[in-house]
Amino acid sequence: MTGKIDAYIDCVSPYSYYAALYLRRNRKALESHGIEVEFHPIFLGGVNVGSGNKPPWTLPAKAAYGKFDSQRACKYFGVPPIRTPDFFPILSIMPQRCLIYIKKHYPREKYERTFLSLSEWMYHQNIDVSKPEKLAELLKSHDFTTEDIEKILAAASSPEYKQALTANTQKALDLGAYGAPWFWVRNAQGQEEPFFGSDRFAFMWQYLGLPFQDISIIEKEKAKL
Ligand SMILES: N[C@@H](CCC(=O)N[C@@H](CS)C(=O)NCC(=O)O)C(=O)O
Repeated sequence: MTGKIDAYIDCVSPYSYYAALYLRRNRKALESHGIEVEFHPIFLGGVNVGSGNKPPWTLPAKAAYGKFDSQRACKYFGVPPIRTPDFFPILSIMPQRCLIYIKKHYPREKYERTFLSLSEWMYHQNIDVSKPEKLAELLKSHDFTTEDIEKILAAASSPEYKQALTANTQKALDLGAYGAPWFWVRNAQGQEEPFFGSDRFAFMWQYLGLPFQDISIIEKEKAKL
C-alpha cells in the first residue's frame, strides 16, 4: 500500500458513523489505488477536554444548525434519519474500550460491523449501549459467544483497555483532533495531513491524488432526474 487513512472515530458521533460507512463502501476502490483504511476507537469526550472544544450541541446556534446538517447527511449517506436518543448525552467509554479489544482479537469485518451497529442501536433504535446488558445483547447479535462476551466486557473494565482507549485518544489529540471523525492521511509521496468530518472526502481524494466524480454536478440533459 502506498497511502493510508487513519480514521479516529467514536460510536457516539453520528458523523463518525457516516464516515465509516462511506470509507467501507469505498475501500475496494481505495485499495485499488494502494490506499489502506484503518479505524481507531477514541473517546470523543476526551478529545473535547484535551483540545478545549465543546460538543457542538452545547452551543444553541450549532445545535439548531446541526439538525439540518444531520438530516442532509443521512440522506446523502443513505441511512434512515437519526434521532437523539432518550438517554442523551451518551456515554461511549465502555463500548469504545470493547471495540479496541474486538479489533485486537477478531477479524476486521466483525470489528467494523460492531462499530456500525453501536451507532445504529443508539441513533436508530434508541438503545443505550453504554449499559452492559445492552452491550452484551448487541455483541450476541454479532455472533459473539457468551464466553467471548464475558471476556470483552471484562477487558473493557481492565486497566489495559482503559489505558488503550486513553492512548488512542491522546494519539488523536497529538494529531490535532478537536472532534470526530478525525483523519490522519498519508499520500503516495509520504506527506501527511489531518482532515476533519465526514464531509471532507473530496478534499481527501484530492490530497491523495485519486480520480473521483462523487460531487460533480451532472448537466440537466444528461441527468435521469
Ligand atoms: N461537518 C462535519 C461535522 C462533524 C461533527 O460535528 N462532529 C462532532 C461529533 S459528532 C464534533 O466532534 N464536532 C466538533 C466541532 O464541530 O467542533 C461532518 O459533516 O462530518
